[in-house]
Amino acid sequence: APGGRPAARLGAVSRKDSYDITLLPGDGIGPEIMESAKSVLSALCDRCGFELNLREALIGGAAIDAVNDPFPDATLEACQSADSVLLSCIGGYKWDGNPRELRPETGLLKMRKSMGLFANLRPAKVLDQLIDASTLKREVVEGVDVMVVRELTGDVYFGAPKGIDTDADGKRVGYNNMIYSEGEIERIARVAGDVASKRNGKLCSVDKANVLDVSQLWRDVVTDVITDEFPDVDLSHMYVDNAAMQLIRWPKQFDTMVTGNIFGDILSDEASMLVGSLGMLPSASIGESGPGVFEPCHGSAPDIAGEDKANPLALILSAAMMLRYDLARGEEADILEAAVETVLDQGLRTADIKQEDDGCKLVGCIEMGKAVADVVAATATVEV
Ligand SMILES: NC(=O)c1ccc[n+]([C@@H]2O[C@H](COP(=O)([O-])OP(=O)(O)OC[C@H]3O[C@@H](n4cnc5c(N)ncnc54)[C@H](O)[C@@H]3O)[C@@H](O)[C@H]2O)c1
Ligand SMILES: CC(C)[C@H](C(=O)O)[C@@H](O)C(=O)O
Ligand SMILES: [Mg+2]
Repeated sequence: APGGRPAARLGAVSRKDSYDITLLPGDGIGPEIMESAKSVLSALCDRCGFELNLREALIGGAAIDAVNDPFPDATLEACQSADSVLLSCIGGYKWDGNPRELRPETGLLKMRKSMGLFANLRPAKVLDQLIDASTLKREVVEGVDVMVVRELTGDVYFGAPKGIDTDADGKRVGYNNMIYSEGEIERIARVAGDVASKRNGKLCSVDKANVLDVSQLWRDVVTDVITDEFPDVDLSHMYVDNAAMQLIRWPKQFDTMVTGNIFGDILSDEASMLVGSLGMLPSASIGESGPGVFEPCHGSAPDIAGEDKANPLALILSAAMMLRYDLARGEEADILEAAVETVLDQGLRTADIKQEDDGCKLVGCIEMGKAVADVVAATATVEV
């Protein structure tokens, strides 16, 4: 577990008996995994004696279809007025040909930006039960526990100008702009320093400072913040191409990694294969104040949507991060994470983490969720 809430976060909710939670089921496998997460949360509330008032709002393709806007104002309002937000995933082939402002992904980026969610924590912790689900050798992945701190509201994702124009020869030119301001780098460096100091004190900052000016600024500012404010944190720097290789070669050299938006997007999907599946990787998107959004790292998996094949555990583990970071319910988060391990111990596997001849039982999304809920119902009162 990543320990307490990062210090950069000021506006977290204190422990209460009843919380307002906005659920964003989104697209593809989103609604299925949300049903599983809801059954688990309901079991947790019953056993631990607190209430979650759940309400659903539209985002992504579902919102485009309903109101022609991938992140409607009503959804922003439902998110900002809640104690916390749980999001499944967005996107799908159906909307891929839409103009940019009517793409599901635009809605997700608008949500992150308008809610000020500049820090995205993506833990990749290898569970013993799933070591053989990784495509890498057992000795490489056993015991891996990496936290990727990804900046989430800057970089080439948001830099202007951007677009597709035509040059003097009538040929098209596409461009985006990789921009980071000093202030943006300082605040993510602070979150990373704080996270690293609550883990084992090792922080690796990943950039491309050998080529990009924006990365040189990143390196300089991260160095200043960590040296001045986190003297006990052991900071190193690595170029992103090498980091991609080192993550596969010997991931145990890493503890906390901090990087920009696009490098973090790519490296966190890569880290999911250490754990065994993208379907296992949760995340927390948080800002200085206000509710966070807790979202798996994976997308809407259109290739398996609607078939009851999706792994709901990344969303369930995201709900555990929500309990820990936003709701001051660390014990309940522990119960949820322990229940996930218990169902894996029981030998239940969705298709993405099932190996041939592993002696485990192949289950669907609904059965996996129900199994976690049953474990929560059976164990929670004993542990609280
Ligand atoms: N945060 C998000 O909502 C988010 C993240 C990534 C991609 N997307 C969107 O999702 C759509 C599909 O993108 P993609 O295919 O590149 O990435 P993806 O993450 O949806 O899927 C990649 C692969 O992983 C598998 N997978 C992902 N989650 C799984 C789960 N929970 N259980 C089992 N298998 C799982 C998929 O079946 C697929 O084979 C696109 O529209 C993309 O923009 C959204
Ligand atoms: C869908 C896309 C905009 C998103 C991102 O790039 O941030 C996704 O890949 C993620 O990792 O959450
Ligand atoms: Mg991604």
